[in-house]
Amino acid sequence: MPVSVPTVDLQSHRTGTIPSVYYNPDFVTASLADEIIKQVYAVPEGHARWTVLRTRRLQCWGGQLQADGRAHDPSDLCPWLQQLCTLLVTCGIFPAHAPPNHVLINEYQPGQGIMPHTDGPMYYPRTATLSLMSDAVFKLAQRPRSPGDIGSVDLSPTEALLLRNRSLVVFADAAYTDFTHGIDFVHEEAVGDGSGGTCSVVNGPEAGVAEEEVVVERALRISLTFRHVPDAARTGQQQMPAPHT
Ligand SMILES: O=C(O)CCC(=O)C(=O)O
Ligand SMILES: [Fe+2]
Repeated sequence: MPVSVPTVDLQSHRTGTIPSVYYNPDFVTASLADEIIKQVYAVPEGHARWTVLRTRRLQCWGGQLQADGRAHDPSDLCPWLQQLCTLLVTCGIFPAHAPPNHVLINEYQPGQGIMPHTDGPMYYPRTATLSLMSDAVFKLAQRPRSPGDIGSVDLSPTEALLLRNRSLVVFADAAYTDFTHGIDFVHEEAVGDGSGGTCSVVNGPEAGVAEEEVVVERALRISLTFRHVPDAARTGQQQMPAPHT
């Protein structure tokens, strides 16, 4: 798969007020997107690489992270995904000392989503997610630090971003550790100025949302989530985060 993208000046893609959240529209060309989609669906339905959950299905590449903190096959990345991981370093999204080496490919039917969660301490605190085939609203909320926070801290979504087809969202550092992220389980969502039940997004101009309200209809969506598992996690020195649905 011939892959290349220009160097990305991540700072120029900062969005919203939460530090270390970046949105890059049109990160991949339509033809590279088509190629990636073809590769994802080259894994047939029913193949062991697909894990079917109640709320979505997913492919895990780079080793199934075990409850005791080990990834049993850290070199388990197919060549085309390895190429994309390398590209995320060469274009400046990941540092060379922490290259992506673990990829989750999620597939959502319209109406499906992912509950608010953090990606957990197993990974270097940086996640890059490529959205394909459908737009979706991605919501970040303050993470409860202790059970006592529940009820006393405002955990309602702090910021929302519209993730367009072919865009890349990156969140790192405090945005990774101190905020949850999730996608609502809906068939459509109204993006606007926050009034009349619309959801206001922080990346409206970059995502091509003008002043007027836009109704985002969910189609079948896949996302590729790239992360780095440090060596310590592979040797079992850290705990697996609670699984999320
Ligand atoms: O599909 C997405 O954009 C989010 C996926 C995600 O948060 C995850 O796999 O941890
Ligand atoms: Fe996540």
